[in-house]
Amino acid sequence: MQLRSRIGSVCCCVQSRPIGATWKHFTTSSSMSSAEVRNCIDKECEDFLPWLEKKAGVGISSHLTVGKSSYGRCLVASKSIMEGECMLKVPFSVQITEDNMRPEILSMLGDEVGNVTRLALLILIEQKMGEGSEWAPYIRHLPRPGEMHNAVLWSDRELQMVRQSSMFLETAKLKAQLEKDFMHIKRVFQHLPEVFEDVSFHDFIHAYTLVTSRAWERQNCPSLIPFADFVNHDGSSEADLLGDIDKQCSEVIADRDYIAGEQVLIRYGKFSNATLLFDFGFTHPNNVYDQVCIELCIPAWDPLRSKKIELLQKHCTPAIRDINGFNSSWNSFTIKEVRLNSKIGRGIPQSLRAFARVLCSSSLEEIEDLEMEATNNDGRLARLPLKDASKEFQAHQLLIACIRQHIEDYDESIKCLERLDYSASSAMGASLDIRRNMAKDLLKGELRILNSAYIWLKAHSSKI
Ligand SMILES: C[S@@+](CC[C@H](N)C(=O)[O-])C[C@H]1O[C@@H](n2cnc3c(N)ncnc32)[C@H](O)[C@@H]1O
Repeated sequence: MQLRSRIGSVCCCVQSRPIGATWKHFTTSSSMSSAEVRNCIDKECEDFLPWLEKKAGVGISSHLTVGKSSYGRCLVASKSIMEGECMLKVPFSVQITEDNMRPEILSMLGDEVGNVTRLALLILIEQKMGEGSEWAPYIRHLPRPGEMHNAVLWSDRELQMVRQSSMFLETAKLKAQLEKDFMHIKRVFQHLPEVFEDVSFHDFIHAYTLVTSRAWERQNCPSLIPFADFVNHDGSSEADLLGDIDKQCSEVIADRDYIAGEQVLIRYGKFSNATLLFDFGFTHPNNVYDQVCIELCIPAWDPLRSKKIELLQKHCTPAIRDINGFNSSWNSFTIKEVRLNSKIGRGIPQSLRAFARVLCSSSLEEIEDLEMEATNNDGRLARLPLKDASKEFQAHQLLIACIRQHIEDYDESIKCLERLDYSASSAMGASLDIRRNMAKDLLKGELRILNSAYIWLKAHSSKI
């Protein structure tokens, strides 16, 4: 996942976000209840906080302890906590960034790989050092590959389950990027066996996903925050990790009262299931932040194709990176849930409607009219309804047909997932079962958004 904004350099106390994306809201129907984790202390981690506090030379938390939950390790209230209390405070000095890497190694790496990859490499180096690493207790308690489900760890066959979603392509792109990064690192360190010898591509991807799923961004760099990174996500929580530049620490303030034994959760970000799966390796049914990305194309046989592309590229919003970190380009559009009573079709991007109008133009004159209208307005296409109502209707019909096709494809994929036959009793089967459920959450969420857009467009076009 990509780095998102976190700790600003000017503010003294600002919201931090995990690097993966920003872990935020969703309805948590599959969340376990607080009672399930009560008293479930992780004995293996008993020495973790004392080790970190000794290393930091200050207290980090007198309120929390490491527990076990169905989300993996977690933080549990070790005594009653009142809303507004500071639950943990981790000094920057015991946070792990690429600056912890030996300078000669860092300089050998150069700028060819991004900062997530650099931090992943640091994890691998520390792992190789075993008990000799100053971070050994931290490294030892990181989740193992079999416990992680980020999309990039899925096999090609598993990824086929989500081929309808734009996440499929995003994952393929990331895999290709990581292959390049891996080759670069191997080449650079071929004469330094203590750094990279025996590291497989799979080990490297595992380290990469550890960073995306548990690092926060600090001054544009990913930073692993021991102890704080045991906290799990709950979309309905108001708590977040805050970075305090003045006090040189990251802290979490309780957003409500907790009783001893309750799991403490924070909100990672307002992320769709695609982002949660991509960056963190989990999803939730009925995620209120779901969205869907669709792509439109101008057919090769269209005699006005080059004119249309020129017009769209000139007047459409440039490619952006949305809050979920995915890029959108001139012919791909992110749709959010559309409410039927919304008059202005919020959720259906204006650029998508503009694209449909351009696509429906059948003469050079029409294209010139669209261009003139954009120039006379704010430069963007299709700000006003087309004067020719039949053309406006046609553009809506085009979108309706396109979305209907997507709905049918998603329906079919979901049915296939439900029919999928495998043995959930084997280790492979258990993992596939988890991933299949994630694929279902993802596709069902995106289908819900497509249906909402379809209903809105149908209702709207009947009024044209
Ligand atoms: C920052 S770590 C939290 C600690 C982690 N549970 C561990 O065992 O170290 C983030 C990871 O925890 C898990 N996680 C956090 N919140 C979750 C949730 N609401 N549902 C499922 N898994 C969750 C996911 O595996 C995610 O990648």
